[in-house]
Amino acid sequence: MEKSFTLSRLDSGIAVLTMDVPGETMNTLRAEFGPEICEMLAEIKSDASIRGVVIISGKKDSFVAGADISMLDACSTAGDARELSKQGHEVFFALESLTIPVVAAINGACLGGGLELALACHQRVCSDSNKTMLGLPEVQLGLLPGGGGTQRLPRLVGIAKALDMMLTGKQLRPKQALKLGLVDDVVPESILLQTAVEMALAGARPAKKRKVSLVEKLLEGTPVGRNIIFDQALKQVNKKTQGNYPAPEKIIDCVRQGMTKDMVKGLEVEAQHFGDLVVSSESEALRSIFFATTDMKKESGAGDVSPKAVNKVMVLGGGLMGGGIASVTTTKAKIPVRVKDISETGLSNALAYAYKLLAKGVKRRHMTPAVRDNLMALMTTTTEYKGIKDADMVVEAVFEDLNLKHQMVKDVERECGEHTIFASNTSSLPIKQIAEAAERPENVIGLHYFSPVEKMPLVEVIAHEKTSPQTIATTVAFARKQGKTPIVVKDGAGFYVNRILALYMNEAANLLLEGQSVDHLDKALVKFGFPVGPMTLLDEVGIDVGAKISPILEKELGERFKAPAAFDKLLADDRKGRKNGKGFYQYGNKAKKKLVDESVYGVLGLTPATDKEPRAVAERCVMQMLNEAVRCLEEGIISSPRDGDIGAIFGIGFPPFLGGPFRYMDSLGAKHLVETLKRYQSEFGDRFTPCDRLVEMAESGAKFYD
Ligand SMILES: C[C@@H](O)CC(=O)SCCNC(=O)CCNC(=O)[C@H](O)C(C)(C)COP(=O)(O)OP(=O)(O)OC[C@H]1O[C@@H](n2cnc3c(N)ncnc32)[C@H](O)[C@@H]1OP(=O)(O)O
Repeated sequence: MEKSFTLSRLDSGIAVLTMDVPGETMNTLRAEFGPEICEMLAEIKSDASIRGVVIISGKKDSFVAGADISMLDACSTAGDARELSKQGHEVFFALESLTIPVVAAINGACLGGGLELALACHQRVCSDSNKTMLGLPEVQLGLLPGGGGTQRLPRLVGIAKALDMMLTGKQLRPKQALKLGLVDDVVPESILLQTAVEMALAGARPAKKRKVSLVEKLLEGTPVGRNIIFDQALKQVNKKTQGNYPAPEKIIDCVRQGMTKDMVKGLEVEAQHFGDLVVSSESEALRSIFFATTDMKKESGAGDVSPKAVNKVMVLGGGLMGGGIASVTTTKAKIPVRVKDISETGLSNALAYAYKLLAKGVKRRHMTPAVRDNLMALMTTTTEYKGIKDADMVVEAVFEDLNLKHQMVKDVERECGEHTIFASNTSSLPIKQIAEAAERPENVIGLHYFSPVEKMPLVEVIAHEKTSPQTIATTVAFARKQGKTPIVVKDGAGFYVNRILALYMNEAANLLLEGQSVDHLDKALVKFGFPVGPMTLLDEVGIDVGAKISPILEKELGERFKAPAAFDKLLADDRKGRKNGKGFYQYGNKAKKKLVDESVYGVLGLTPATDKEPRAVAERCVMQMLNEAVRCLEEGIISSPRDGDIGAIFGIGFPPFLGGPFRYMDSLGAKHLVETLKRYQSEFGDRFTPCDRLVEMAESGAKFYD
């Protein structure tokens, strides 16, 4: 087997241990490396001429990306995973116990087990590259740092800061890592190895005394204080996870046990919890999302067709969506954008949107003011069709008015090049209808973003029958440059995400009209695992937007999409939601707690009844979403269960710990789903009729994933 580690001796007496896993773009840690590393350590210990060790990666722009997640997938029992953790503990302890200085030279991704490897070294120096990130993201995979991170990190940077890193999985940039005391120095990549060698030669200095505030001394220096930190952390975690994610609590327990008793106990608890988490359904679901998104990055969206370059973009409409689209195009894709709006107000909104995003980056020291100004300079504005002859792509983000979009198609074909792609951000209109106005329909495509654009990772790329493969591939590549996760969906009203969301929201409205209170509905779906409840979501998106989309979906997709009468009454009372400060909730009051606007019940002629069991409330809404998701697969709106899962998770926050609607349905089983839908059908009507595909699967026992 080709070696993953090489040891080279410098004249200075420093040994450089280079990790470079053959055939991989990233170094990851595997159990099979254990004997190789121990062999290297034995060689180092037996060679008296070696005065120190530097550990460095042979990969460009990455140190070690953590344990090999595929290796974790291969664990069939908690015991298997526990043994992996214990092996890691032994190897890292042997490294840490070397009597000569060991320095980690970090450039690029240093994550998970990779950072745990670096923490077992006596000192750490990293490059100032923007590729260098340090973190323990295991919690995002439903895991915890199983290579000693729960014990070494708090002892290095303090309990509170270590918990913050491990409970959020945040990745630190070099300067942040230096300030935290995670690394001892930050240098240009060109002198990284040289600096690490000098550090090793200088001998392992005692870790720099971190600046410890009085509050930290009081809190972390006493058992009572430490318990306050742990109890507070537990409270915050439970509020955020609603008990749906086991890893955070276990992370807190590892740190508590290790800092209360000793590191040996802490490592024992870490291995135990790590093993249990690796085989948990939540972690299996979260790991599947990682692999799904990694696989998707390799897909062009149009087979072997290569994308064309997009060097200049025009955005039509400087409103909320247009401003967001223009902003991510300049700040993320770093592509020049020309924003056109009929009013200067719209143009200033787009500029302000971009500036606000960039100002945040400067405030967080992610960029310098000069970088901010250079990126701002990429955005220009106009109220005319000027300076866009060379635009490679035009993204329209105007009102959902077909005639207006037709006019824009004609304008763009007149004013731009024959190659220019016309991408519509429509949220519901079939792209085929928009393309009816085009002389070059092959250049027309849907590119549906979700609000807020800079935060929501998903975009739907919607191809109509005449859209060319090159247009698809170019649009997918453009979205990826904006930092988005694109799924290619088939043309049809509501596409995928809004289509499954609409029925979910309608069922919540039905429950409201049956007398369930607004906040009870929201709490039930948040408890189920959604980031916000349906009533809050409607207020945020806009009740008027929902009311506009519903009739389009009903006309195109059928009776089951008929929205309950609630919307009309709310709009008659000028309730649009947050946008006009009047919706299901109160706005503008200074109260910290979000309060229901009780007057909404009067508008709907309702008196809230006794609230149903939250799980039953959630099930009715979710069943609607699941059934429609299967219909979308059946009709080819989505090309795979994987895309359906990623679309629902990244587009509407479907609970990630369930793996997405299709993995969740596999866990429930088609038979159970059909029985439940039929029960609801008999009680609430034909909108719950199980789709044909589910009925077939119930009979055959088939699953969406083999
Ligand atoms: C011991 C315990 O503490 C347990 C752990 O360490 S759990 C693992 C913790 N680490 C992570 O969660 C990091 C996961 N990886 C990433 O976040 C990203 O890959 C990256 C930020 C490191 C790099 O991102 P990017 O530049 O976009 O590259 P890709 O994501 O496309 O990845 C390139 C290839 O590397 C493979 N890969 C990356 N990390 C891992 C990993 N931890 N395990 C297995 N494979 C990994 C990825 O699948 C890509 O492989 P391909 O063959 O090139 O498709």
